Amino acid sequence: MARLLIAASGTGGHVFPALGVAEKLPDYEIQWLGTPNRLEQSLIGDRYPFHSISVEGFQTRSPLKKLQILLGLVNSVFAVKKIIKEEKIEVVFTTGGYIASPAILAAKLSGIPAILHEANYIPGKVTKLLSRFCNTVALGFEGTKKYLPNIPTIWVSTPVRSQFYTPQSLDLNIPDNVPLIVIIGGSQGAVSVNQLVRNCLPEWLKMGVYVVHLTGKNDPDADIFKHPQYISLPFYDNVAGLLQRADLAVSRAGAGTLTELAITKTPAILIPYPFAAEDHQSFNAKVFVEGEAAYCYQQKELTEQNLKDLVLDLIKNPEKLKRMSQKSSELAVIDSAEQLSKLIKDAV
Ligand SMILES: CC(=O)N[C@H]1[C@@H](OP(=O)(O)OP(=O)(O)OC[C@H]2O[C@@H](n3ccc(=O)[nH]c3=O)[C@H](O)[C@@H]2O)O[C@H](CO)[C@@H](O)[C@@H]1O
Repeated sequence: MARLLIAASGTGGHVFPALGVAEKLPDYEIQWLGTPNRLEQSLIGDRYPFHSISVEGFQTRSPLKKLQILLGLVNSVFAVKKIIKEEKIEVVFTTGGYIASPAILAAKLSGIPAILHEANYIPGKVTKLLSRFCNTVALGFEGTKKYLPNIPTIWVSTPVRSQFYTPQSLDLNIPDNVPLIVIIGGSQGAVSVNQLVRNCLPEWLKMGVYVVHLTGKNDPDADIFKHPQYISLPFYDNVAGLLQRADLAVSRAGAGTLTELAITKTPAILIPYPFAAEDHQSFNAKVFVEGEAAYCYQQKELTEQNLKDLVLDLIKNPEKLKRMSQKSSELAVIDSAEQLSKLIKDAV
């Protein structure tokens, strides 16, 4: 059995695509590299042996702090190199972010292949800097290639968990024949979107729609609004079932969620996270707007009235939603996880 180290950490957008790939490699002995107290620890649970290292980004102005972070990175590289040696790892797969730096550098120093998946349209800093040390960089968006000249890239879209491919039942007590709107702010929720949505709810609910609102765990007002047609959850494991049932999503534009919207053919109103690095969520969203699968509004320009009206207009026009749904499905790549698992196998 070949031995694979997966380095994926921090947010659902990094961990879930890696899980989607892991599910396609039942004949591999997989170990996970993550950081302490982040999402991956609870998500991975005891599914895979878990190695934890500390990593930090370089976004500080203090030269002393930068030096400390650099020393920390050097330590992490050697810690991962030790794991690779002791566990006889043959290939490293990473979905980018801070954890990818020590993973890619340690793979290079150990003489084993590294495969990197970059989910966002604008590649992150680590991808730009360290792609040259990877055997292949797999891309979530076709247009990203132009940002990585001279790097062997292949467009595979972004993998999703296997439950997105089979019908999932919902345990949320929503009648069959009512329109359902899902609000999803990425894996951590989006407090400003939550606030905007709560102000729109009374009018939407009056129309008979149901709303499932995934608020994230950090919204102090998450429990304020109560209504029999409104379900608010800090985090929900069955996003697959929810999007399969939804008529419309109001969402941030993280690459993972966008891919899931396409796979489940869900029309969407996108509100990119304004502080994402290099505004990458707006670029992700643009692909869905140009594909006529979604509307996109910048948070600063979207008023309560606009959002209220747009949702009501779409809910009253099932034909419009149906067309967006069709267009959304045209953006889906259904064998992304298989393609990535094959790249990993070929590298070994
Ligand atoms: C603020 C920020 O920089 N976020 C980035 C982060 O986002 P983040 O992790 O928020 O983003 P994504 O939208 O890519 O993925 C969220 C994932 O969490 C899952 N989910 C969400 C809520 C819930 O209750 N249950 C659940 O399972 C979704 O189904 C999805 O699989 O990584 C993405 C992929 O690199 C980037 O595109 C995003 O820009």
